[in-house]
Amino acid sequence: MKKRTILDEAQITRSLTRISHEILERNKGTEGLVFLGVKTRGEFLADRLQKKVEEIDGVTIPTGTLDITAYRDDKEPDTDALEDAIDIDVPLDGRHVIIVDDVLYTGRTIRAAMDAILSRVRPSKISLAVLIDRGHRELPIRADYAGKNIPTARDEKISVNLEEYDDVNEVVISE
Ligand SMILES: O=P(O)(O)OC[C@H]1O[C@H](OP(=O)(O)OP(=O)(O)O)[C@H](O)[C@@H]1O
Ligand SMILES: O=c1cc[nH]c(=O)[nH]1
Repeated sequence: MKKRTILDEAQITRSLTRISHEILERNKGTEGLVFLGVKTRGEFLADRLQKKVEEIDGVTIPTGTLDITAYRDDKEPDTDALEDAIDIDVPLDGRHVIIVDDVLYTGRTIRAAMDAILSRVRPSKISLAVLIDRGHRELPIRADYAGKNIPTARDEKISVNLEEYDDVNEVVISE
């Protein structure tokens, strides 16, 4: 299997810094914003964005997690898992929720994430921030904030490795 590094640690950091600036610019600050990181690695990216925005603007955006396992379209939903899908300690009604994930591919994960959110709360807006957009969408979903667009073949795989979970910061494509 051939592997190639697409982003190294410094490039991941720069991408997240740029996304943080874009979020602040487009939303004219942080009012009403909430980050929800899709488990597993979206959680750590959301935490990193929260810290970056804090460094830039001095404001801590409420940040939580989203476990979409129970909302996947290839599984029978399990009631407890549906209940526990969102973990955040502020109400989401009327807020602008920014979903954060590592890779956007078919869009099915994000469809499930929106389903999990909208089945229980009514945010004023939902946006999407991803580190990598690799194309091949199967649903009408796009990223509002993307670290890098990478044209890929369907049989390639993008692996986002983050220190918090994988002990290394890198994005690798394997074919
Ligand atoms: O747009 P999609 O086609 O839904 O693909 C994107 C999703 O795929 C990956 O998760 P995966 O299901 O591989 O689980 P993981 O997060 O545990 O790696 C990735 O973390 C995204 O959440
Ligand atoms: O290449 C891919 C496709 C979906 N999700 C990933 O994390 N990588």
